[in-house]
Amino acid sequence: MLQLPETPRIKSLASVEVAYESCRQVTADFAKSFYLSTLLMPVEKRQAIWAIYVWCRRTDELVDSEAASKLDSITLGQHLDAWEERLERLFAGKPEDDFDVALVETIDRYPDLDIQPFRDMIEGQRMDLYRNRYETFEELDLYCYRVAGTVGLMSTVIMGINESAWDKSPWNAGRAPYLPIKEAVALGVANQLTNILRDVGEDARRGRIYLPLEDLRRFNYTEAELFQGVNDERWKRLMRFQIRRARQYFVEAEQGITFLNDDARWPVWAASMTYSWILRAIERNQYDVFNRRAYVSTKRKLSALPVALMRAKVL
Ligand SMILES: CC(C)=CCC/C(C)=C/CC/C(C)=C/CC/C(C)=C/[C@@H]1[C@@H](COP(=O)(O)OP(=O)(O)O)[C@]1(C)CC/C=C(\C)CC/C=C(\C)CCC=C(C)C
Ligand SMILES: Nc1ncnc2c1ncn2[C@@H]1O[C@H](COP(=O)(O)OP(=O)(O)OP(=O)(O)O)[C@@H](O)[C@H]1O
Ligand SMILES: [Mn+2]
Repeated sequence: MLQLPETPRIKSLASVEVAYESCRQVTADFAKSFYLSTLLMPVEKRQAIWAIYVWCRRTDELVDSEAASKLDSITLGQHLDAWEERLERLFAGKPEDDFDVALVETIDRYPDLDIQPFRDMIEGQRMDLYRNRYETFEELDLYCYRVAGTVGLMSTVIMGINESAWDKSPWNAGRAPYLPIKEAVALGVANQLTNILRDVGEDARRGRIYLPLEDLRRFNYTEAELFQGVNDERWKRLMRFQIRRARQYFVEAEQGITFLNDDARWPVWAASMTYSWILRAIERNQYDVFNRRAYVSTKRKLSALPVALMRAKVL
């Protein structure tokens, strides 16, 4: 059979194995908790999550990095447009660098992976270019879906569903199993809301307020006070309200974990528990998100693992 010569560009790309290894490396360096969670998954799923992680991280860095901070929003918008065109080529099976090789292989392995959440995430990054305030929670919720709920949608396709648990439940009789989409989005939104609460001070220093302005007004707290870092009783009340709302999303998300495949429930429980503990850290810091960064130590993150395993088996 006639063998077509490979084009030089394809030839210079990494093998799939090397490509996944590069994604693993980036994930391990950038996101310790995610990385830890992925180690609890079978190798195929773990590799796919690394490839997706790298794509998401790169998308985020197009607008949120040292290099991006030196560019104007028109240029950044053009970068996002080019990135979106490249995304279309990835879904058409055409990688352009080594990280792409891993994602193209993942898209190939998981045909249910849909391009739309990837597009939506780019749209979320676009929002950061043209707005630095959110009037209502509804507007913030849309932002959170785009930059984080989308990650839930992408990863749920990789993790897959637990069909035997589905079939055993009398409630599901006669219904084809479906992915717990709403809950997956909820975990992304919960994480993003938590992230926003943790980073209030950092964002304020960049002139950004993600907390809905309607909430500030409701608690009689002003933008100027937020920029000054006023941590009084009004602020504490406002923060208690925000924390309660974020926790509702964690609770909603956790109801979907039972429907995930056996080999993915443990990591997702671990992820959900440890990330939600950042909210506790904020409370322990007396809601001072202006000068102190709330965090969960590695030791505490590790302590979640046996509890998460038990929940994965029992719930
Ligand atoms: C455990 C698991 C399977 C994780 C998925 C890992 C993955 C692909 C993560 C991508 C994260 C990423 C780089 C997104 C880009 C946009 C962004 C920065 C979003 C925020 C992440 C935190 O990043 P970080 O704090 O490092 O950012 P800065 O340092 O502030 O720049 C987000 C908060 C989004 C995180 C969202 C998720 C991990 C979604 C979780 C949902 C699931 C795993 C679905 C579970 C399924 C059910 C049914 C509950
Ligand atoms: N257990 C988790 N479950 C779900 N998402 C998580 C979890 N841990 C971290 N994340 C998300 O992944 C991001 C990167 O994780 P990482 O381990 O880097 O923690 P971090 O809180 O961002 O701290 P740092 O950036 O200082 O390492 C987090 O900010 C968070 O949005
Ligand atoms: Mn981080």
